[in-house]
Amino acid sequence: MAHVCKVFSRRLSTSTAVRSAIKHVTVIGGGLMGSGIAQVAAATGHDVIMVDQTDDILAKSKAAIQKSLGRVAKKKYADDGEAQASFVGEVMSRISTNTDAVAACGKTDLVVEAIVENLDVKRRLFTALDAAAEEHTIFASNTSSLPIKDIASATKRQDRFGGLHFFNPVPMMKLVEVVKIPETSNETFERLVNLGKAMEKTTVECKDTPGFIVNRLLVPYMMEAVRMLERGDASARDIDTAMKLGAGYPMGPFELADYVGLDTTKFIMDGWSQKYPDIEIFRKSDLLNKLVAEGKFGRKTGEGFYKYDKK
Ligand SMILES: CC(=O)CC(=O)SCCNC(=O)CCNC(=O)[C@H](O)C(C)(C)COP(=O)(O)OP(=O)(O)OC[C@H]1O[C@@H](n2cnc3c(N)ncnc32)[C@H](O)[C@@H]1OP(=O)(O)O
Ligand SMILES: NC(=O)C1=CN([C@@H]2O[C@H](COP(=O)(O)OP(=O)(O)OC[C@H]3O[C@@H](n4cnc5c(N)ncnc54)[C@H](O)[C@@H]3O)[C@@H](O)[C@H]2O)C=CC1
Repeated sequence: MAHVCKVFSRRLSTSTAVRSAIKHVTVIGGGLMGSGIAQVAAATGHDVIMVDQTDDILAKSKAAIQKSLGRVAKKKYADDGEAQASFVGEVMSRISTNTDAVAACGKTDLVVEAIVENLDVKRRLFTALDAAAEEHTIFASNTSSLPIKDIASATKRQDRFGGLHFFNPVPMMKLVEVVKIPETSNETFERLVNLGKAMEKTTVECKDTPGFIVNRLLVPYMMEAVRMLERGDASARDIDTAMKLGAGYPMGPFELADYVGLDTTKFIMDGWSQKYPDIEIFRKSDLLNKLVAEGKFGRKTGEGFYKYDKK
């Protein structure tokens, strides 16, 4: 009887958990990606807390979300200014902000981390959150390039840990890579996939390999373009034009690198070149390093490979 009860209760708890969808999402990091993830989660009916280091940063994140929502609303409710304003207001009302990550994850179904691409910083954050979050809370990282396993091992909930890798700009890009480590339970994986779908994205299943699917192909391609420029084979403009008109990419590799952020691209390359010194396409680039050292991070700082109007 005890055995039957145990099996029954295990089944019940599993099916209850699977049925209970993720309703409340805490997004840590309100930068390019975190603000996009918070926006789309709220626009698809989730209650969201967005966390960053200061109120100033959070105010900027909210302004970015409001602006992006305005663009979405214009398409959704063309010629109906009132409906546009009410859509933006309603979505914004589902997003609250906090500078205390630990306090913000006390009562949430999912934590999505989108902070700086640095393993030690991410691990420190998750160790602190692990002690504060409820048992059922799932943790996910939006890392571009770090092994999910190396982040998850900072917690005692590796069965409730996975990768949830969104693409920039989150409101426009339709893909989410859902990354499984061997410890990720099927239930957790299913809930992450269901969240991706609830956020109106297409999901693909990825193993915990460097760059998962997209970045394993895309980042070496961008870096090959940088090397082509370093060799003096072609100008950045011509390489961008060639890849847009000759290969159908919406942005050329330099426009894209500036869009992603040269700091983030450098973090990715530093990690890979250190970990896989024998893989030629993971080699670092002097030009990329120089731009980052000069504070030229791309669009977000007003200059990268190109110059941008600061808004
Ligand atoms: C590093 C990683 O880990 C992973 C990554 O993310 S890698 C990067 C992946 N991202 C990409 O490859 C992006 C490639 N670029 C693109 O797809 C497109 O250039 C783009 C969608 C970003 C912009 O499109 P565009 O045609 O060049 O510019 P633009 O005309 O301004 O925008 C097109 C539409 O997108 C909308 N849009 C663009 N950015 C938006 C945003 N942040 N929020 C809301 N809407 C947005 C615009 O409102 C516009 O809508 P309409 O067509 O209805 O007018
Ligand atoms: N930029 C891109 O195109 C993509 C980036 N990613 C990944 O998403 C993550 C975030 O990248 P971006 O949004 O581009 O970076 P970003 O630099 O725009 O934003 C990072 C934000 O995290 C905040 N932050 C840093 N440490 C924090 C902490 N301990 N607690 C709370 N907030 C903290 C920063 O203040 C900043 O606002 C990285 O892991 C990156 O690799 C994933 C997909 C695409």
